[in-house]
Amino acid sequence: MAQQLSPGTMLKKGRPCLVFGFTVTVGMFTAVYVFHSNRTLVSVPKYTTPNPEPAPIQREEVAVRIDSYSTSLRYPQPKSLMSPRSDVMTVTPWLAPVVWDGTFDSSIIDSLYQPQNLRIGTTVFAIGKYTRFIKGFLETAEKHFLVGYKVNYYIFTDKPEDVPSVALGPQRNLSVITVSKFFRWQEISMRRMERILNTIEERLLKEVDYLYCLDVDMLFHNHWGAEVLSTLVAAIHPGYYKNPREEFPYERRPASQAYVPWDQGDFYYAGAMIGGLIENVRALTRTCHQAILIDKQNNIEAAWQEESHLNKYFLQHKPTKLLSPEYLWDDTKPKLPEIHFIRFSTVLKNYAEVRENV
Ligand SMILES: CC(=O)N[C@H]1[C@@H](OP(=O)(O)OP(=O)(O)OC[C@H]2O[C@@H](n3ccc(=O)[nH]c3=O)[C@H](O)[C@@H]2O)O[C@H](CO)[C@H](O)[C@@H]1O
Ligand SMILES: [Mn+2]
Repeated sequence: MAQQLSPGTMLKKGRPCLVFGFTVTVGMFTAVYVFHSNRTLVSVPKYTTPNPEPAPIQREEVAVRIDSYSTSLRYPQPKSLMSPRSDVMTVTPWLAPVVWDGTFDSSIIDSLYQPQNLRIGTTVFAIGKYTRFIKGFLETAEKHFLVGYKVNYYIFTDKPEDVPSVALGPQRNLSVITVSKFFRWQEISMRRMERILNTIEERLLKEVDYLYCLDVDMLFHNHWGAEVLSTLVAAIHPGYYKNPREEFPYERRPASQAYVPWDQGDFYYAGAMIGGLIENVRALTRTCHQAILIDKQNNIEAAWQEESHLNKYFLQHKPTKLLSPEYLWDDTKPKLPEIHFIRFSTVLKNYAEVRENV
């Protein structure tokens, strides 16, 4: 006859079995976990034992930063309840800053960026008669453009012998890249996307951290510094910053890859400035160049050439920083009260005289 056991006795007698079962189950789960996570049992202590000592190189870096930023730099306290500018937009709805005078402190910006020893590339095209603009561009850039930083200028030209020699500051270099001339100015301007892309892939990925692609028919007049650095940077066009989006000169024909419907658009961005981390400028130039090629196959040229494609790109890939029109002004416009400084501005030019075609 089977012995009747009280529940308490059952528990006592069954305890070794339970412990054994529990151990086996935990063991199985551990084995499955180790198998799936590709971790070996030997390496487990590595993850469980805290490591209180960071590697020496990290400690050294942190120490340098604390010494050079926290203890030596004095600047006014940022005020949580006060906006630095009340007359202009200083942040977009996707939380990208818009850089205006008064929104940044250069001493803080430089204390953050200068120790990083960044390499900044600048592409400038001077084809045909536009070589005349190189001298003024470079001479004024040496006074105002990322002064104190490592800058490489890349001058694309069909006339390398016409590139003037301009004295460059320390840590600043210039490379001349010889390219052929296209017949139409539209093609010269538009094909910059392709040439920048090719040059990024051939050499710039290795040579620079950030890239800024600028028009050459321009002069710097005031500080254009490290406050422009960010992942993907666009400049608001000086001609359209007060206009409603329906008045932006976007490409409006659906047949073009640059098409933007009337009820879309954030800002109208200028074609004369594209910037950001080299990988991001690479992605931008690749997409815009591919769109330009598709348009060519379909026999359509966007209203403002690569500037139209750029605007489509920035609509779909929002820039992480916007430069206000201070950073890209137009000499034909009077200086307006919201513009405290004109930092970089177009040179008045006789279109009929400098361009290959009208
Ligand atoms: C301030 C601004 O946003 N300007 C844009 C605007 O007109 P722009 O009148 O500023 O165009 P532009 O004549 O300056 O041409 C753009 C650039 O292409 C180069 N170039 C052009 C012609 C030539 O014969 N040789 C030569 O080297 C040069 O670097 C020049 O700066 O629209 C163009 C496209 O239609 C470009 O998007 C420009 O960036
Ligand atoms: Mn221009």
